[in-house]
Amino acid sequence: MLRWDYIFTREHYIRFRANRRKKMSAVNHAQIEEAVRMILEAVGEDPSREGLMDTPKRVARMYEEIFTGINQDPAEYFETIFGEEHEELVLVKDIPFYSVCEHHLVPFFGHAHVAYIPRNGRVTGLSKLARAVEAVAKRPQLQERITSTVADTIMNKLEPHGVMVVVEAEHMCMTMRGIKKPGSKTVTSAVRGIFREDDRSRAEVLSLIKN
Ligand SMILES: Nc1nc2c(ncn2[C@@H]2O[C@H](COP(=O)(O)OP(=O)(O)OP(=O)(O)O)[C@@H](O)[C@H]2O)c(=O)[nH]1
Ligand SMILES: [Zn+2]
Repeated sequence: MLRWDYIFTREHYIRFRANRRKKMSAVNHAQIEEAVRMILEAVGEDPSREGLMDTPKRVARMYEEIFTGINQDPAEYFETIFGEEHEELVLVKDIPFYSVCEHHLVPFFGHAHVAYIPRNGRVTGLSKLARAVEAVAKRPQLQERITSTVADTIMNKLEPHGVMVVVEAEHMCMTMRGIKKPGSKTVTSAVRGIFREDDRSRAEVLSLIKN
């Protein structure tokens, strides 16, 4: 009896959360569904054929998921600060991310490496560096903007000695279409504070990223 109560309670809770998400959703599902139907028609497809019937709904759900960052401010992740007197390098490397190129609306994806040197005990949780990357990546984007937004957010919120962000990514708009150069990688970096002046600190980060 207790077990059934538990299952029903849990199902209720899951449904409640799904409904709340739908209400809070910034994405207009009906509009996306209509647009996808129009695109399918425009490319000469039949949106009512069985395989495509549910596609507009799926695409709307997908956009909601991959564009959650549009309504997120990465600065929010840096409200909690640990008073830890560590004024040495912190690097979280190989943070995988997926984004969407704002020119063609196709994916670009790769890894971000985020380094900073805390000041005045303003140390953040490591996961927050990855959360900031995630929030900034999940929008129609440019790789350069992801790189500089993450760096500037950390610089503003943590006021560290310096920040260095390196992003490596493969752009599907350069591999599956257009110039068609599969395997080509774009590397961008944003360097702030002490990393700008100090070649050795910059070199240390680059060598730690490589190894
Ligand atoms: N700087 C930058 N450019 C990007 C990014 N993602 C895609 N692009 C580029 O955006 C450019 C858009 O160029 P356009 O000439 O307007 O569009 P296009 O005719 O589709 O360009 P091609 O890709 O060269 O066929 C292309 O050169 C893409 O490679 C990015 O994150 N940063
Ligand atoms: Zn593109």
